[in-house]
Amino acid sequence: MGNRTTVEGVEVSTEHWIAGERAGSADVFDDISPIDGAVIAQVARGGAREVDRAVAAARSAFGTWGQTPPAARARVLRAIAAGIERRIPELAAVETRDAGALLRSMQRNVVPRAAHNFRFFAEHLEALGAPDFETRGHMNHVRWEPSGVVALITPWNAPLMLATWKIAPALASGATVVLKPAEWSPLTASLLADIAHEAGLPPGAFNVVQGLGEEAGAALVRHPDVGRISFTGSTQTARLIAEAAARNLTPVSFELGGKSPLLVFEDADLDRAVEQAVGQYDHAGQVCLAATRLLVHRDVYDAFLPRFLERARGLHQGDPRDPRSDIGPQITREHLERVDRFVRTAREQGARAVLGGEPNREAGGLYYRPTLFVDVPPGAEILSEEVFGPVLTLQRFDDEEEAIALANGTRYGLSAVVFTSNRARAERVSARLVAGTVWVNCFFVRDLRAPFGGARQSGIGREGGTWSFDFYADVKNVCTAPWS
Ligand SMILES: NC(=O)C1=CN([C@@H]2O[C@H](COP(=O)(O)OP(=O)(O)OC[C@H]3O[C@@H](n4cnc5c(N)ncnc54)[C@H](O)[C@@H]3O)[C@@H](O)[C@H]2O)C=CC1
Ligand SMILES: O=C(O)/C=C/C=C(\O)C(=O)O
Repeated sequence: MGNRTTVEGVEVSTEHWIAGERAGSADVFDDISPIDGAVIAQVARGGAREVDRAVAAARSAFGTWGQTPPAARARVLRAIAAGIERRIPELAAVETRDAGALLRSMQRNVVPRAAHNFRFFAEHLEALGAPDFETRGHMNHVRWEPSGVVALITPWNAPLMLATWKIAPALASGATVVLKPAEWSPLTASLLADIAHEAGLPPGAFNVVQGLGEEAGAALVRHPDVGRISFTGSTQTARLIAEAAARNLTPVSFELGGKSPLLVFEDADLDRAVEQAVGQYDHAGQVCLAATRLLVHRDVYDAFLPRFLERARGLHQGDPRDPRSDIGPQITREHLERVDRFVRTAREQGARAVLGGEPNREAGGLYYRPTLFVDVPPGAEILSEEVFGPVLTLQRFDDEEEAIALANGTRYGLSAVVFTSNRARAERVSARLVAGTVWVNCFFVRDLRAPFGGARQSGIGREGGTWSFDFYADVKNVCTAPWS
């Protein structure tokens, strides 16, 4: 396949992007499409050598990018947004082939959101500021100074969107970037490098080192010249990164896994609740925010379940490029087997699958049927461990206290969803839920000014709006005595 490959008619470099140039490695790894198991690319397999070069390039570029005035940085970010928008069809097609997300959702929502990430942080940069405040005649003025080189490590499930969610604020803050994309879906990062280059981002301000987590990823997070690490991925990997970061005291921002609850109270609009509950199967459950524990009040449980099943049985599973498909494949065979292990254990522990519960062989090799478990015994693994597949559980509750106790009963705290028509209850319950984000009578409504992240083992820190600048920049207070 050489150092370029053609995916869905789009030419993509399979090399790293370092100092504004393509660079190969002696080794490669296979990039396999979840749609049909085909090897679609052989991608450069970087390690410490490539990471050293990329970090050195980013350090050198920081000299100019960090000094570039905010308005000029914002101009480049907007040009990147425009470049992404011009290439929506190509980016969507490549990412669908690479990561298995629905093509229509990539075209309509996900790739446009990647562009929005750049445009939003350009705007936020220009508006960034805090009111000055006085201390005994002294004036305090807060500044966000460019901090240096940031390392970004991103997962496979929404590669372009989650990478740009970090790259945009990092660049906006004046930092320079080394990105290590996930090895299971590495291709759109390469296209993004082309777009950023065409948009006028100086060489070295954005670098991509391809490779495996335990090689390139590990080398990057232990690098002494990295000033920030932002990671989205599993809680397990976060522990390894935290250990490496501790050696250099590098600040980290972690967006991790979840096992979020969706609460349906007896006064909820059931149609709306059912629709959003079935929506948790989107992207075949490979969404960190997915509210995979459905908690339904006893009085509406018997009405909820048949409606849920009817809607869920109507979902069409198949090739994510087919406009009829609602649910695509799992990312890899290894991941599908992991999902299936969770399902088998749930059965062994006494849970009853009333939907799915097995791979969908008719759809293809890596497709897993949307699954719902009921009668799950307390303490069953399926109630506490993140599956990251299309597997939901349904539990009854009697009252608010029990709903909150069940909702908060995991080591995670990423998000929570509440359906009720009672505003006072919505406020009461939202206040007591342990979650970085609570959605009331809705799901996945995102405003990029909002803080985003998780409580407990779902993360460390928050990104979004000013929170992103607080992390990527060096925040400084200048306190000036009264001028005589
Ligand atoms: N909170 C959030 O916003 C999100 C969280 N996630 C979480 O991510 C997980 C799924 O993503 P995966 O890619 O499987 O996670 P993962 O933790 O296996 O991998 C994520 C990234 O870390 C890299 N990596 C692996 N080992 C590393 C090491 N020792 N040092 C440095 N980097 C290393 C991988 O190459 C990849 O780029 C799920 O748990 C999910 O909940 C996913 C999306 C969003
Ligand atoms: O909206 C965000 O910033 C993050 C969304 C996370 C996902 O889409 C995901 O984990 O799939």
